[in-house]
Amino acid sequence: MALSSTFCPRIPNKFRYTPISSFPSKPLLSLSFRTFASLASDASSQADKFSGRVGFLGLGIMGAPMAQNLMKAGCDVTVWNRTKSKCDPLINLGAKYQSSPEEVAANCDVTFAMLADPESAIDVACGKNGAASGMGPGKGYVDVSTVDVSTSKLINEHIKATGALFLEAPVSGSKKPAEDGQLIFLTAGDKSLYDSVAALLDIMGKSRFYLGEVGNGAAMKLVVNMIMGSMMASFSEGILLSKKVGLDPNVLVEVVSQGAISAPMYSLKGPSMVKSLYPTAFPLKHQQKDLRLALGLAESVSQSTPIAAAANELYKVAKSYGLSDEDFSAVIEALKAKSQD
Ligand SMILES: NC(=O)C1=CN([C@@H]2O[C@H](COP(=O)(O)OP(=O)(O)OC[C@H]3O[C@@H](n4cnc5c(N)ncnc54)[C@H](OP(=O)(O)O)[C@@H]3O)[C@@H](O)[C@H]2O)C=CC1
Ligand SMILES: O=CC(=O)O
Repeated sequence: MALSSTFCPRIPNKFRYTPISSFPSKPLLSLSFRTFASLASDASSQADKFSGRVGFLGLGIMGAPMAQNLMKAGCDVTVWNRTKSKCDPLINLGAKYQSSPEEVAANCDVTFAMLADPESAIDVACGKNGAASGMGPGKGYVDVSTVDVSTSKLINEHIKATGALFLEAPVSGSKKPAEDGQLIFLTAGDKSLYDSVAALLDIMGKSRFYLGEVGNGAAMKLVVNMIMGSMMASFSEGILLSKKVGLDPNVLVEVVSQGAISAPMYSLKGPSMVKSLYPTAFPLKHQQKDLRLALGLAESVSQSTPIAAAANELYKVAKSYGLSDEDFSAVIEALKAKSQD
């Protein structure tokens, strides 16, 4: 799979003035001009660049703040969620509501979907009263869920068969980056749709990559999350080992944060892991799903991934202990239980 990528770095909102495409011509002038501008007016100026109606399907941990950021930026947003009550906070903020993905798609120019897994992404896009039934020429569907390559291609086929355009755009970044509009979009599919929704991606994210043909965005996201899942499993082993040999795991977290293996994830999650607290930002069940899908991707090209395979087993054990809806850092609990065997 050849990845031809275009990386469009996001200029921090407070410095944003010109569109990304024309920014390089006079960066210093733009920078100084925008220094004192408010975040709110920056976001609105982004929304002005997309004047159509925006649909949003799936208002979980990620979807709700993403849709809310679009609304804050002045977009005309219509929402749907399987559990209707999750739409209420957004409706109270002024979002429109439709009672099926089909109706959202029929009433919007572009529809985003942020769903749990391949099954739900397919069902919402292609099932009965699914978004595809409401799509047609001139519309666009942007799936930001984390799914596998074949799921994304299947959804692409259904959407394209209606004459509409399709973009896969899974995100890297968790609950807080979603709330702060700091996500990283890994997009692939119709370039013209990518260009049309760029302003919307910039409201929700800090950077966006265009990776070419459908499947490349899904594959990139799975590789990234395969690394992340293995890192968290390894970090968990380190915390437990440090404790067992009489070290203070808080000091370990501090040492790690100052060296070459430092990672925001360790600094953010380490202190609560030491206290056995796992406030959910990225549900453990989704991390295990991503490892499972990444292993499938590796299998499809006969790539050996023994570290990820071992990590996946650990997340499966954690799920069997009822930790599916905890944060994925709760994988450490599976190791604690194992060391008591
Ligand atoms: N949380 C995170 O840090 C990140 C998550 N992701 C990915 O984003 C996606 C969403 O994650 P997140 O928001 O955390 O997950 P949540 O579990 O909070 O939300 C899942 C969403 O999918 C909906 N859903 C689940 N099953 C179905 C179904 N059968 N039919 C219709 N809708 C369904 C849920 O609806 P309902 O409310 O009715 O259950 C909910 O809206 C996942 O693919 C995840 O891997 C990507 C980056 C970061
Ligand atoms: O998919 C999870 C993330 O943090 O990115």
